[in-house]
Order: sequence, then structure tokens, then C-alpha cells
Amino acid sequence: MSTHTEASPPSPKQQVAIKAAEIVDNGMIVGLGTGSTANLFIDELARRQHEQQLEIQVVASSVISRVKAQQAGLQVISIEHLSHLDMYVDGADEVTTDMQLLKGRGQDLVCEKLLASHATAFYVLVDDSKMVSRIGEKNAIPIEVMPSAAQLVLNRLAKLQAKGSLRLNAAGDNVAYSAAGNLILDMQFTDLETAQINALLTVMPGVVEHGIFADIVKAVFIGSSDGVKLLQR
Ligand SMILES: O=C[C@H](O)[C@H](O)[C@H](O)COP(=O)(O)O
Repeated sequence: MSTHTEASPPSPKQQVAIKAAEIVDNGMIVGLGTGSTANLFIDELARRQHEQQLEIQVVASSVISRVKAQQAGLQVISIEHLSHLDMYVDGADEVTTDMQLLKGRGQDLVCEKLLASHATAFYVLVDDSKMVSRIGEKNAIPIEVMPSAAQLVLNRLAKLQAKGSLRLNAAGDNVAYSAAGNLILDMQFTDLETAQINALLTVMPGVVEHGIFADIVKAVFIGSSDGVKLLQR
């Protein structure tokens, strides 16, 4: 069912969700991201499937997206059964005009980057509030670490002048665990460029995944009150 009505025109996030759902073709396997914008995409995809009898399969980056997709009537397959992925669609926390991303406000980074990296095409859906001039401008960089390695990684990052701490749960009375059972460090870097941070985190032992998604995006749909703009390679 559509998430907007004649009385309420689509919001910027709904507009980008509609555009992305339009590029799904019959027979595709589609990866579903996590978050409020990914949820709108799931709604639009289910609507298209229902109205146009599309034969598609989806794979989810999180439990919440899997449940939502199943409830919407989409055919969900598990990551283990994938031999290819036609497209992956997800939101982001920050986007630069050269299509570098920051993700990971939620706790599903590992599957999100797995699907984004292996998809033939990775599409990002944001409203214009997510656009930044550099990664880390508005948010700390999430770094998912093996629980036993958290202090060692924190110490190593402190030597690189990074500041931050272990993420806590919503009540603030315990650490937050990722969907993969890891801990998350939210770090701010002052002295390093995005490419340097990406390179060092990608190879640092103890780091399972991090929130910089560099050079893997095919296109970004940016919604605003003026409509949808497209950034693409
Ligand atoms: O882990 C969370 C994901 O990276 C989300 O895709 C990101 O936080 C954007 O979320 P939203 O679409 O709710 O703004």
C-alpha cells in the first residue's frame, strides 16, 4: 500500500523511495537496507510488486527489514542463498557530493556493507539534510569492533588523535551490541582525511567493520522540497 495520499504529498524521503522502486525490474534480487528511508523503499517496492505483479526476491540487511518485508508480502531469501545481488538500496547518515557515505547510526553495519559491496548497483536514498562537505561533519564515525579488542582499538585510535567512546544502549546503562554481537566505537577524527581514515580502519585488526562507504555507490537520490536530484557515476 502506498505510504502517501492525495491529501499529503510525498515527503522528500518518500519521493526518493518511489524513484528507486521504479528502477527495479522483473526477476531481480533486491537488497533492502535498514532505517526509516529503507522502510519507505520497502513499502514502495511491495506496492509495485502487488500492482504490477513483479516477480522479485529480496534479501534484508537486518532483522527489522526482513520482518517488514515479509509483512509487506515480499519474498525474502537469506544472504546464505545469494549467488548474486542485482541491486541494494539503503539510506545514509552523511553523503558528500563525490558520493562518499557515512552509515551505521543503527547497528547493522556488517550486513549493510556486505550487501552494498556485493550488489551490481548500490543506490542511496537521502533527503537533503544528509548532504555534508566532509564525512564526519555532523556525526561520529561508527567503528564496529570485536568485543575483546575494543580497548586496544580505542588506544590505537587515540594515538591518531581520534576522540570517542564505546556506544551505549538507549537507556545508557550498558554497552550497545551490534546485530553481529560486536561493540561499537563512535569516533571523531580531526587530523585525517576520509580516505586515510577509510584505509586505516579497513585493515586494522580488531575492527570488524566501519561506517565509511567509499567508492561503491552507483547513484544517490536526494529528496528535497524542490523534488529529487540524482548524483551518479
Ligand atoms: O544503520 C543505519 C543505517 O546506516 C541507516 O541507513 C542510516 O542511519 C539512515 O537512516 P534513516 O534512513 O532513518 O535516516
